[in-house]
Amino acid sequence: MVMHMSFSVAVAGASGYAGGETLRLLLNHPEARIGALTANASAGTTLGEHQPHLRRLAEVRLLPTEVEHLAGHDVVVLALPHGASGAVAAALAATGADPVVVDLGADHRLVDAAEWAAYYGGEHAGTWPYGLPELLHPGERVAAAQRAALAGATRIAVPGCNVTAVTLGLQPGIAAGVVEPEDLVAVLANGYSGAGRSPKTHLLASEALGAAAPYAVGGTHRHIPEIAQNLRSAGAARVSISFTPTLVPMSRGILATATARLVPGTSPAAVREAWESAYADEPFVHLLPEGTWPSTAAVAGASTALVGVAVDERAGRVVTVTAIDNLVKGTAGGAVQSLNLALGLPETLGLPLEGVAP
Ligand SMILES: NC(=O)C1=CN([C@@H]2O[C@H](COP(=O)(O)OP(=O)(O)OC[C@H]3O[C@@H](n4cnc5c(N)ncnc54)[C@H](OP(=O)(O)O)[C@@H]3O)[C@@H](O)[C@H]2O)C=CC1
Ligand SMILES: CC(=O)N[C@@H](CCC(=O)OP(=O)(O)O)C(=O)O
Repeated sequence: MVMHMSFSVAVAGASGYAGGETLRLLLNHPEARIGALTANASAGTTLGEHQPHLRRLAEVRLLPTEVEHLAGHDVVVLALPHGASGAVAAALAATGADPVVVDLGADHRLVDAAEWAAYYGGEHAGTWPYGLPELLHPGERVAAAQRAALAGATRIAVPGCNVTAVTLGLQPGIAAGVVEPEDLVAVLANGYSGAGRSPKTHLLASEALGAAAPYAVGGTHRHIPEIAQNLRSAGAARVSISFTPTLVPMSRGILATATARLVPGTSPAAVREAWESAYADEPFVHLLPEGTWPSTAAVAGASTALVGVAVDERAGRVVTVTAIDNLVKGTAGGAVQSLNLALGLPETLGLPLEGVAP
């Protein structure tokens, strides 16, 4: 546990999208001192070759992702592919070094090892405090317990970006008991950067530009158990959700449209009140005025989530639309927000509330 305000931080996976965005935020964090930066095949090259927008770190040489380079910092951020961070965290712990470890990957998010095996395969690395401060717990209408769980934490599992968007959209209605937690439907528009920067054939510019195409259709996406886990935390006994992401030609952003059956007899005013009370005091999550809807353009570069909600009375469903920047509130911003809580710093320190436009 870091007892002083200023902290040194190493970033593993610094050449990737999530690592790069974390560094952009840490460069503007008044208490962060950036230390070792590591990568895999890119080790030996400079950060500037991968992240030309991070001018102050352009000459820093990337080290291999080995514990000897990560130990000795107050904080270690792991921005590595699934399955890699569990092993690095375990090796780091085995050295006796005890930094605050923030995992941007999935390895430590799920509580149920059987769900890890079913959706990711291989051995489950364990469960860490979950880095979504706004997550509601049973009986809560305003998030407090998750912040308490993160205060002083030395391990943080940062949520998946799609999970953040869908959870923030739906959880107020579940916590307030105004929507049914079964028969949920979520359809998302996702920017390319969510897939990381390693080459992928479905992201060839010649084929992806100008196209919208679904992926992980039919209940196969690995974020489904994580969404269900969060909505159970918000008070649902049993969750069922149909989840379909769609790749659209934008580099950043998620627009998540999530709908739920209205509990019969619930008034539109009671629905509105559930979302209003959940997010009235949240610094990063904003409920939009009735009849207005978010756009990914309004959150690009910001650590904010914009949420719209309406009742479709003919369909008997509540419709929510949530916009986030997958790399900011969906990853690096959520990580720094949770890290601030863990270190006892103001939750919003160093985080962008305003984005870039157009
Ligand atoms: N992109 C996003 O919007 C989000 C990403 N995340 C998570 O963040 C993590 C990183 O994703 P992202 O940045 O998109 O991916 P990228 O492919 O852009 O970056 C991956 C990084 O990990 C390094 N790396 C690859 N393989 C290994 C390995 N075996 N051991 C050590 N380092 C390795 C790469 O280094 P090198 O350059 O040397 O190959 C690179 O620095 C993932 O777990 C992802 O799920 C979470 C939420 C959203
Ligand atoms: C466009 C795209 O492929 N997006 C990714 C985002 C995943 C992500 O970043 O979250 P994890 O940390 O769980 O991998 C996807 O939907 O799988």
